[in-house]
Amino acid sequence: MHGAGNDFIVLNGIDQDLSGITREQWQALAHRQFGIGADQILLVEKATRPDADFRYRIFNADGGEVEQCGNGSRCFVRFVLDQGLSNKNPLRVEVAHTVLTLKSHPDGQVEVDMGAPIFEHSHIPFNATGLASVQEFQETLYALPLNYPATHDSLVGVLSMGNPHAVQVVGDVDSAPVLEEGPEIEGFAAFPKKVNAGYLQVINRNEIKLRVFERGAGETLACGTGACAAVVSGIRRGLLDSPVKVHTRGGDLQIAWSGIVDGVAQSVIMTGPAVTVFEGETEI
Ligand SMILES: N[C@H](CCC[C@H](N)C(=O)O)C(=O)O
Repeated sequence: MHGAGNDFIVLNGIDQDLSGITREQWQALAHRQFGIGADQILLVEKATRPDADFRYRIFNADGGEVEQCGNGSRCFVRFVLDQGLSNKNPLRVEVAHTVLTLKSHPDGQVEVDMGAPIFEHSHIPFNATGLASVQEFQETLYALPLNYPATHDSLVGVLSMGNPHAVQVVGDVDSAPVLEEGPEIEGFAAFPKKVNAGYLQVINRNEIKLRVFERGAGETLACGTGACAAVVSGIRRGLLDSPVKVHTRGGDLQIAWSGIVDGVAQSVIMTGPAVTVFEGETEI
């Protein structure tokens, strides 16, 4: 399956117990030559909480389990509906530390309440100790000077959508050194659990282009949580107004965020495609 070109293997863990799959086996399944191939693998399971219909777990191509996946949440809905596992709409799905609400639209688009962005350092996690000109994160965006070549002078936003993101504004995403610099940011010492590195180009106040070097997967054609993080960063920096159309290399996503109201960060609403490419069986 794919959501704007970000591709997934989605496994049915409802009818079979797949909880024993090892990191090496996840890596093997995701391998594009020796396995099936995917940016991430989604494991659909029975819910463990009363306020959710299902649970799903997310594994990057490097085999590591992660907290959140925007494009994956839409593909989860498509899988559940295609497989006849439920006909509820909206669906509520439990991921890592939260429950998402997902609505299927008649045109095939899926709308996801991705929850509120998280700015507290310890919850990202982000260890700002020793970084120059560190501002209190909740009030202002970081301008983190990066000791990289002068292609960019700073990161504009560090936040979590359940998973960590570091976003910067560039003049032209197509010439940005995503493949060279992305891995360095991914492993930047200030991020104890690593980070997804986003590069956004402002087209106008309601439209951006975005590339993301994803933690544990490399550059993907689209990153849903990355699109959410980029829009939140751009709005907080005064560059964008909600809603924002996000052009990724694999397709377009629509992101809406009403900001921080009475000191409370509001939910980010993401709408985008979810496509089944093929289905089959495999030995693990
Ligand atoms: N690489 C991400 C997980 C997948 C997120 C992305 N595929 C999305 O659509 O949000 C991470 O390690 O946090």
